[in-house]
Amino acid sequence: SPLETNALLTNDIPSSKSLGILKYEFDDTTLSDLDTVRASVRMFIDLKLVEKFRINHETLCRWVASVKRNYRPVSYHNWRHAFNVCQSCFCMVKTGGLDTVFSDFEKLALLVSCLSHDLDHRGTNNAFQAKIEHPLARLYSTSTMEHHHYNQCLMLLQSDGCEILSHLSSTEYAQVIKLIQHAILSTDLAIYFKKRGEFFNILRSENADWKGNDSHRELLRGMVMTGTDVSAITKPWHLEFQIAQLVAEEFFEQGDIEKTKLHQEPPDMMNRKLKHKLPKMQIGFIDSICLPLYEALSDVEPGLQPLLNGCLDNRRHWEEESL
Ligand SMILES: CCCCn1ccc(=O)c2c(N)nc(-c3ccccc3)cc21
Repeated sequence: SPLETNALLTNDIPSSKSLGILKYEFDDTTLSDLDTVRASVRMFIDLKLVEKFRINHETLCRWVASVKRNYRPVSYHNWRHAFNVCQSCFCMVKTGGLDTVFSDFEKLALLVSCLSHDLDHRGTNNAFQAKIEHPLARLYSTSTMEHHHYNQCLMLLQSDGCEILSHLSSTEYAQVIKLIQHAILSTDLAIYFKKRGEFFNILRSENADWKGNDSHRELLRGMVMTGTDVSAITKPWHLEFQIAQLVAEEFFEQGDIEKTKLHQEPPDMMNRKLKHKLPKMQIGFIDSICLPLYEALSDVEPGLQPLLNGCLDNRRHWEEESL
């Protein structure tokens, strides 16, 4: 909105230090909505992306504000989730040490992808789109929502006054867009499960070549996207516990629709009647999805270890909750 963009432009963008965005334990609830937009702009500045790709400041502010406006007010998959995912990526790069691994193009693609990766999410998953025969499921039969999020991302990058990539050559633009498509599609957990075996094998075989091998780098970017997407599981316990309630609420709302409208029994994690099983379900999610990933990412870059430690800490807390 012009008002929001204007407010952004008149005041300076606070430093990363003052915003607290260089910390793994960052808590977005300390920031107002306007400050989350300022913090997003700050991340592009501090990764030197504004400088390297000559991104117009006003255009960047307007693009971030329009991305924020294209998230729906659902319980979990809202703007705050996208912002937190972007801050996690920024932290993994700046604090975790990945800034010596990724190129400027990759950092640009990763930040744009993190902020855009769940655009226009309705609070329901891919299986649900298929169940209700949503037009999106006909349009994209696999990774249904992720294709839609990518499409929305492209649309915003090309919207008037939001063309942050306008100073890239057409070849560079095509290159970054390809990286963005791969990064956003990688946030489908089905893709993570399909690809993670290869990633773990490269690490075990000890011939990982993150700097020279393009397919290794692509795998790593995809794994980093999943690592940022579920990074709420690594946050200090009281923050993670709060977020788990938001995730559960969104899942249970889908389950309510499946029960009342589709007359189907929802999966356990979406069944409000099984709310007491949340601790066990969280432990299952941590063991099956999160721990293997954060262990592998810690192998790639020791600076990412705090994510693994945070996740292990929360597993212990969920164990206590389940007693
Ligand atoms: C009701 C939760 C059951 C556990 N669960 C089952 C399957 C899932 O896919 C997911 C998911 N994608 N995210 C979370 C989650 C992420 C951050 C913080 C707290 C939780 C949980 C989860």
